[in-house]
Amino acid sequence: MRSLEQVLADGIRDIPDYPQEGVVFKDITPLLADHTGFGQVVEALAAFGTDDDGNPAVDKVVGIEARGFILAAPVALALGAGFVPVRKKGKLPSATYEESYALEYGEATIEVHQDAFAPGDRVLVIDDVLATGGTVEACLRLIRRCGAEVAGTAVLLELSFLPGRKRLDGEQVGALLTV
Ligand SMILES: O=P(O)(O)OC[C@H]1O[C@H](OP(=O)(O)OP(=O)(O)O)[C@H](O)[C@@H]1O
Ligand SMILES: Nc1ncnc2[nH]cnc12
Repeated sequence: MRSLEQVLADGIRDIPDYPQEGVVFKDITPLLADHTGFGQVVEALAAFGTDDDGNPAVDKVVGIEARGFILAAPVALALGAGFVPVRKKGKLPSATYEESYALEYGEATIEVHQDAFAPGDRVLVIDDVLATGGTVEACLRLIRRCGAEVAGTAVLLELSFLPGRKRLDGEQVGALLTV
């Protein structure tokens, strides 16, 4: 079996000047197409939702639209936890809370259903990339507005030349790879 480091090196490619000039886009689609590699990544992300004995320790896993969904849903199944989608504005049908933020390449508003969590639910947040940290920061605000507890956040890839980790100072944030 390849190491996780090798799987990540094989599966994430740089696309220069996408979606706009000056941005180097980290494309994870080769990794998703690699069945064994995808499985190793899901297992490694799920480890952020376990206790010291390796037992599942979260009630819900949140995935952030869209790429976060791809990773968070199998992580939720692996942990025996429920999956909660945090979606871009206008996509969820029932009553929502919303938060807005700036991205490396634009602005966005995300929403969650107000009744997505039971009071005190412990929640693991999963996304593919941590860049400026705006998306995760807004997502944590949403979870707390719902009365749930953030157990931690885990991403596939952290971009250390952007201030995401600094912005999320005081939060538990794990990354499988930092570049
Ligand atoms: O740390 P930040 O600067 O907030 O950036 C990270 C976010 O940017 C990307 O999402 P994007 O909004 O491009 O959506 P997508 O998953 O639908 O492509 C990525 O999937 C993260 O969610
Ligand atoms: N450079 C980047 N590549 C992929 N996803 C991103 N989200 C924010 N910045 C990104």
